[in-house]
Amino acid sequence: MTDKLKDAKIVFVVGGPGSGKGTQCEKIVAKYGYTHLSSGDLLRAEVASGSERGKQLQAIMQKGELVPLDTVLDMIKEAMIAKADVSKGYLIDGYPREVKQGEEFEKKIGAPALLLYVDAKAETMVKRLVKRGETSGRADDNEETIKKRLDLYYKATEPVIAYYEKRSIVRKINSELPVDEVFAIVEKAIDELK
Ligand SMILES: Nc1ncnc2c1ncn2[C@@H]1O[C@H](COP(=O)(O)OP(=O)(O)O)[C@@H](O)[C@H]1O
Ligand SMILES: Nc1ncnc2c1ncn2[C@H]1C[C@H](O)[C@@H](COP(=O)(O)OP(=O)(O)O)O1
Ligand SMILES: [Mg+2]
Repeated sequence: MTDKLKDAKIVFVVGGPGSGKGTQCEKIVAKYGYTHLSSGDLLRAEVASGSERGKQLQAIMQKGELVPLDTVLDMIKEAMIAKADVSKGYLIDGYPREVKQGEEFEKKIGAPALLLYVDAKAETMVKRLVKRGETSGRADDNEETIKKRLDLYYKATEPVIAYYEKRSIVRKINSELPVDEVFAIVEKAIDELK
């Protein structure tokens, strides 16, 4: 474990593609001043840099698949350390995508205090992503890739929730509601942490 992060307050934000993780994280940042680290955003920044590694990542993400665990974990850890002196807490958005990612995170960084499970129906997620795709410019917001991302979510990521439920740190958030009503539920979960 990294010494600098040993007392860090860590919140995992887990949910399907388009469930509303990023939307809620933005609101948490505004109210609580947490550091928001989206694994997808970190990866897209690497792609945008035009590096050789970025090119390889882009090919994987375009197919809706998961990039290698070490790549994403190293990026998250680096970004966490960069904020360690000022951070009030960390929102780890889009990670863990599979149980193994959670285990490795805990070995290399630390344990989460809370897992926000942002829950929406598949039908809702598809609708939101198709809409987001009109403006996002994201290579993976198209119907074919959306379907693959959803399948992978149910297969690989849902087991993550069951894994942490055993530790009683999961709070399920109904993300079918309007954004502010969703946030009211999120606030309660965060307030309990203090
Ligand atoms: N509670 C909500 N009600 C309606 N639309 C929402 C809600 N939450 C998010 N959205 C919309 O759904 C899309 C996906 O949200 P986003 O936060 O990017 O999801 P994720 O980060 O989980 O992929 C966005 O266009 C967002 O505006
Ligand atoms: N923890 C992780 N492990 C492996 N690949 C990841 C990852 N987080 C993101 N990716 C890759 C694969 C995803 O299809 C792509 C986009 O991720 P994202 O921005 O978190 O999507 P979304 O918020 O819509 O679920 O980036
Ligand atoms: Mg997101």
